[in-house]
Amino acid sequence: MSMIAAFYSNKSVLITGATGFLGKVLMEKLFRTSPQLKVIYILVRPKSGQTLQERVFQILNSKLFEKVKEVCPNVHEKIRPISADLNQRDFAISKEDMQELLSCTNIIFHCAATVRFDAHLREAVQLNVTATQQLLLMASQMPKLEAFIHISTAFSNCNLSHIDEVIYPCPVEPRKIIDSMEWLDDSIIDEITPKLIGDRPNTYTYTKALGEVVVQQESRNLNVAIVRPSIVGATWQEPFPGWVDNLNGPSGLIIATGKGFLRSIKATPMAVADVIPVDTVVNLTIAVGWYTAVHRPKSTLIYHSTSGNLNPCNWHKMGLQVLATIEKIPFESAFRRPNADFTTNNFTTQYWNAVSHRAPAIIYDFYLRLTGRKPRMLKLMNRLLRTISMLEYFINHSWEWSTNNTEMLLSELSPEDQRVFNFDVRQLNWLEYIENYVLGVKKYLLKEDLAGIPKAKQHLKRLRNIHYLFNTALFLIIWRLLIARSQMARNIWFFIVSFCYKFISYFRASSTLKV
Ligand SMILES: CCCCCCCCCCCCCCCC(=O)SCCNC(=O)CCNC(=O)[C@H](O)C(C)(C)COP(=O)(O)OP(=O)(O)OC[C@H]1O[C@@H](n2cnc3c(N)ncnc32)[C@H](O)[C@@H]1OP(=O)(O)O
Ligand SMILES: NC(=O)C1=CN([C@@H]2O[C@H](COP(=O)(O)OP(=O)(O)OC[C@H]3O[C@@H](n4cnc5c(N)ncnc54)[C@H](OP(=O)(O)O)[C@@H]3O)[C@@H](O)[C@H]2O)C=CC1
Repeated sequence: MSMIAAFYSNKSVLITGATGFLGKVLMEKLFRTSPQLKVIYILVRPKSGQTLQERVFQILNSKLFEKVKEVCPNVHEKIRPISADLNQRDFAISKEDMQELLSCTNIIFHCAATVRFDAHLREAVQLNVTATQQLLLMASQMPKLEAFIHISTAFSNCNLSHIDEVIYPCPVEPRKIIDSMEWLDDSIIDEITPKLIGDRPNTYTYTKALGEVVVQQESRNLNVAIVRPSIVGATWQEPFPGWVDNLNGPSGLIIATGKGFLRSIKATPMAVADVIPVDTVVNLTIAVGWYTAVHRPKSTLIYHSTSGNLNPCNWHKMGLQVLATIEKIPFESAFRRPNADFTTNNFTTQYWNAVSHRAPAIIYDFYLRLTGRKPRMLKLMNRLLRTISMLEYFINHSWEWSTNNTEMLLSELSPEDQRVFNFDVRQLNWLEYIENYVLGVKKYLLKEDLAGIPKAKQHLKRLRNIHYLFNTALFLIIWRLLIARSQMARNIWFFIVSFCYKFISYFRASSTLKV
């Protein structure tokens, strides 16, 4: 019997960010392994015209939750959506709901965050710092609370190259930042943002680091732990391989590559691609919840959920495997034939962006105009290149993360728990994982049917022929122009033609002699 699964039976769990990528997988695993769990409270806001109930209904009816319904048929009764907006004071939770949360919650998993790299500092501070502070305050009023697990990111200290499982101090106190966001206007915030974030690449990593300091300073007597995942990717094993439902991290780039939009990228081929499957992160998080509640470590423990130091894979290997998989199971209606070249300096990057990305987009837009349609490809391409410029930092640096606490926790688990809540990334086979990831992107993100693969392959063949035809035509046009304008080009041309003629004549003569 799994000790961890037994621990969560009859517990009331509170999850923030349960409608997000990680939150959904966390909820699924908790219900599947501990069907006796009492209730999971989820803080949800109405979104895109959907009520809370509609959002929960949609999650429960997704493919991700199919297995859960077999082991926990009354799962819908055990999810209790609470209307909340983490940007509002007291999260805009009603008095009755707040009372219930305060009196019943046993474990909190705080996953909600803005993960956008371009979020305005005020917005990022509000969600990643102030909301964390408010949630800790709420937690301190929960008499039955056994553990508070905060999800941060392994990149919160990405300005360092070696990162230990400790909280690093921030030059400016989080409380001062929170206060200043209340009275500074946007233009001043914009001005001071680069100075505040310093050598971090964006407001996301900066505010996640502030969030950790807040957890450390404001946890009072709570049992608190922090989990720091690196780049969270599709599921490795559970509930089935390759599940993914958003474009963050590598998923968006896999689509862009598979559809032939993105054909080269500025990346350091040998830099470590520190991707970690979402189910590995979730297994560790659930185990951390159990360990923190049962063993009550004296200080706040940080757990790195990373792959680089135990089972490294680099971007070159990842790119090759993505391409190899796409060749076997191509995506439908590709714009161009997929390719994944890595450029290493700004000049070649700009060159290939112009030649391989913008020029085909302009030509395609011209074709759309000619056929009476609205041009859209250049706009799309510029957005993609902007997205890539924001991710570039993470594909051109390598980090070393120590994983002592994570390894200690693994050794504390019973063999059964090590199996049920496996977070030993050393067992991951990258080639198999990437193949399932690409397949998952095709099935669950693009919603493409595998029956369409022969047609997609046919389409790629057509694109290859167009590519050859286009290149030949371009070569001939350029050559014709050169010959018309330059004596040297004409001389070279005559030299090549006479050389070919002599070559053919020689072969003809020698074959006649043999006969
Ligand atoms: C050969 C293969 C090599 C693989 C190579 C992988 C390298 C992969 C490195 C990742 C490194 C992360 C390492 C940090 C890990 C954490 O700790 S953070 C968690 C991850 N967070 C993220 O990835 C967030 C990144 N995304 C963003 O910040 C915002 O989407 C952006 C990039 C600022 C774009 O903002 P925006 O212009 O307002 O656009 P948004 O509305 O979000 O989306 C615009 C369009 O771009 C698309 N899009 C959004 N995100 C992406 C994306 N990542 N890719 C492509 N398209 C995207 C959307 O679908 C949308 O298209 P339409 O629906 O309009 O057609
Ligand atoms: N994905 C990754 O690569 C990595 C993620 N992480 C961390 O993991 C955690 C989860 O990330 P992930 O699941 O990928 O992110 P998602 O963007 O998929 O999910 C974010 C969640 O936060 C919720 N949320 C955002 N704003 C509010 C708000 N104002 N009120 C209530 N809820 C809100 C979202 O709700 P809604 O659905 O309503 O928008 C959503 O449920 C984050 O803390 C992130 O920093 C760390 C490393 C890497």
